[in-house]
Amino acid sequence: MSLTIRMIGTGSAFAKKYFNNNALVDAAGGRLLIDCGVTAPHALHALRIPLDTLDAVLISHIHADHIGGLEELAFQLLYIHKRKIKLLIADTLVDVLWNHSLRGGLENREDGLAGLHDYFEVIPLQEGVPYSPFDGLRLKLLRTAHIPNKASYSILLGDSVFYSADARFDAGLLHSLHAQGVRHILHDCQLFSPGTVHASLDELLTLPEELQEKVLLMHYGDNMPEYMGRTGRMAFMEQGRVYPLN
Ligand SMILES: Nc1ccn([C@@H]2O[C@@H]3COP(=O)(O)O[C@H]3[C@H]2O)c(=O)n1
Ligand SMILES: [Zn+2]
Ligand SMILES: [Zn+2]
Repeated sequence: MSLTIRMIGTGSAFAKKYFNNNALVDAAGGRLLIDCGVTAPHALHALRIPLDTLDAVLISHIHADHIGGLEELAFQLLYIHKRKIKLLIADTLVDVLWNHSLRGGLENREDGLAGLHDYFEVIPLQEGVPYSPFDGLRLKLLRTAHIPNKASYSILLGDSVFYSADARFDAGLLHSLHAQGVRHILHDCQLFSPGTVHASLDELLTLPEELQEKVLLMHYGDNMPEYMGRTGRMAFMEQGRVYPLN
């Protein structure tokens, strides 16, 4: 069954040349948006992808480059497209997404709009428990380290694709994914060191070559072109390009 991923943006949180690092996953039975940052509505528009072609949106963690476009998505789905899509989100993040991020804009009790469920079909996910949002796609969340004491999740797509979202370098995890037969590792990459809250390019370059060959780099800064040819066996993902994941 065919599975593809297309980054609607490959930029870091502060990038201006690239949109936020958000991805479209297309499977036989539907289309998933992984993260919906501030720039996501603009990025989808630039690719001529209407919001109503989405079947589900998944949130990795609560940072604006990953959730900042959700208010527009919610309003457009409710008032323009008149349909709900699935919101896949770790059970630990449901309350914080509403009460600490979206409620100020989306709550309208006079119109009966009191929670995320009034805009989305909310699917709380437990870490490590597989879920299939539609035919041809099975995924699970893996809690990974990003900001100290802040819940943040990487994603396993099927058995063969690891998508870090925002995660610090974890050599042990990457070696174990490699040993398990994961074929593609899509990793955030901070071009300068120290990485602090992201994997840095220097850290990723310490991986053995056979592992680097599986790694595609994303979530990079505007000066990415200066680093072309300096990423070992790893390649930068290109914004807008469709990558087969089989
Ligand atoms: N301790 C921290 C926390 C945050 N940051 C920066 O803020 C950005 C928020 O979005 P991000 O994509 O997680 O990247 C974070 C860092 O650039 C950082 O550099 N150090
Ligand atoms: Zn980010
Ligand atoms: Zn982040």
